[in-house]
Amino acid sequence: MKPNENNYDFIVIGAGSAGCVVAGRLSEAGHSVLLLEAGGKNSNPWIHIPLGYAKLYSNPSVNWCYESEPEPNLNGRKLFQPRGKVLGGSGSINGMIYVRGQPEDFDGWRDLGCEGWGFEDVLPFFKKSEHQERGPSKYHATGGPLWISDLPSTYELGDAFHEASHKLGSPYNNDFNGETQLGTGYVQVNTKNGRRWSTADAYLKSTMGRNIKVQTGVLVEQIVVDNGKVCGVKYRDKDGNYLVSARKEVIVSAGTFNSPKVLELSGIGDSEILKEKGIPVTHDLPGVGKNLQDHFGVGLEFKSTKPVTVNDLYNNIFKGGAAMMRYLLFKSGPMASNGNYSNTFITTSEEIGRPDMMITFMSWCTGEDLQPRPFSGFTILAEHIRPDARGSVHVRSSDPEEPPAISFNFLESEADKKAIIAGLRHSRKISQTAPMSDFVAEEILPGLDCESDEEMLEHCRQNGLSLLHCVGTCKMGVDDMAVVDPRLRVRGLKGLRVIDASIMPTIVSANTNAASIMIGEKGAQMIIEDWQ
Ligand SMILES: Cc1cc2nc3c(=O)[nH]c(=O)nc-3n(C[C@H](O)[C@H](O)[C@H](O)COP(=O)(O)OP(=O)(O)OC[C@H]3O[C@@H](n4cnc5c(N)ncnc54)[C@H](O)[C@@H]3O)c2cc1C
Repeated sequence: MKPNENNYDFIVIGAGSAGCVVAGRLSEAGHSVLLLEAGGKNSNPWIHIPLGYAKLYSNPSVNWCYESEPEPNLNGRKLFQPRGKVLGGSGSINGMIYVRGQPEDFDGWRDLGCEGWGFEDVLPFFKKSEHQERGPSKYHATGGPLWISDLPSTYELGDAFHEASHKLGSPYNNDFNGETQLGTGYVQVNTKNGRRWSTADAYLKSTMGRNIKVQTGVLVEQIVVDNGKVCGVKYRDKDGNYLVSARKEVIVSAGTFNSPKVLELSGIGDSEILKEKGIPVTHDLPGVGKNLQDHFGVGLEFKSTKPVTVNDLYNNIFKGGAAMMRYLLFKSGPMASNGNYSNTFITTSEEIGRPDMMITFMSWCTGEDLQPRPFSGFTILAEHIRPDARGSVHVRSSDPEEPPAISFNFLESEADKKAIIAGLRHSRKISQTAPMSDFVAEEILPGLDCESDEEMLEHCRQNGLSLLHCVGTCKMGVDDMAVVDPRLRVRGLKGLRVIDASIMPTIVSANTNAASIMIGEKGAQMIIEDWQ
């Protein structure tokens, strides 16, 4: 083990959506920061072209490419789990959709005892990060490092989806982060001038990144604890093993799968599980790796009457080439969009009282590997955004190279089954309502003979997906299962925080990147206050 002779105030583990924010803000406040990232630099050109994210979905050069354990209620299927392993983390390989969540989500955190995390408390941190292309308003701000842009153009299938949804009762909504999330409309995305704008772009490249030493290609193996105080980390790169110390704190921002993994490898976790894996217990913290939550989704796939889908760009070299040329010359056209144009947020049952289903229009239909099918096609995806399902992430052994064991337990509760069936039925209704129906040549999956609740459920078991919005495995709270307190300090240890998607006690009713970035902003602010 070689000592890394340099000394830093803070060490941040993981340069993902949240980690880059934390490192950037700490450095801006004058602290020296070492940012350790297992992946490489974000130089793959597909990272920067919005539609290119399909090329990253299962690309191990930028992606951890995990998979879940067999899911008991999904016919024993293992669910593929991409996660960014590159500067910018999952925010460098994601769909770029920017939706924050509903005020009730954050008020719910506050009501669980997380003081300072209600909607009115977190809104300033969403705004602090934001540069809203449309200009400032009650819910939006300009001047922040993170660009939030409209898609460069509307799209005839997207328009048709909105109109059909509207006929079925959804109000038009041009801002899912405004007064209400309910309704139908285009999404906004994290792009700047037609290029992806991850937190690595937003927070590391500006003057904010001046005091940060970024090291890529280093796998953090353990946090070093001395007498209840965290003093450094052990990591390895291709040349060897190192020990580096932090003068002030270590911050774990390795994401929902790897933050609990790094804690467990360090002997911080449920002592029973650690003993079983042969890891000496440093600090018994039973909640580590529990409480995994994600959105559950399942699509209806259609053959399109018009060859204007992403499948056509992929299957026709001339169309694909023309789209790429248009993108390179003008930063517009389908390559400048993420292909997931539109959302309709609905409430599947009156008692629920606020949207619990996000129905997404996707301008492609593919297998689970994201390879487009060989014809014009699109997908309408029903996504249950507040499922009851709770899973876990734990180390399999003391070997840092071994992927963690991930279980979701989707479709366990009757409420989850009821909601997803309602979401599928509404998605089908949209497809059968003009003008969306004008574009439907055929529902190919599951097909119109899939009708009864039981048949719909079987479609879910056979084709249902984790929507890659995993959170909750180092949950914030004040109960015995909380891993961090509301200031994101690991309970019972000094000098250690977790700041990333894993701290969400309950999942937000939206894609999770915006909330992860807000957590980075708020977490950094709390550290700065605590070291004033
Ligand atoms: C394919 C995909 C599509 C998605 N689409 C959207 C979307 O359109 N909109 C949206 O809002 N959300 C989306 N999400 C979810 C969103 O991107 C995540 O919620 C968010 O990025 C989580 O941020 P994080 O900081 O918690 O983790 P991450 O961004 O995953 O960052 C963790 C970082 O830590 C590094 N790391 C892990 N372990 C170690 C270690 N031991 N040593 C050193 N470094 C380590 C990782 O390599 C990674 O860079 C998507 C996710 C995926 C995977």
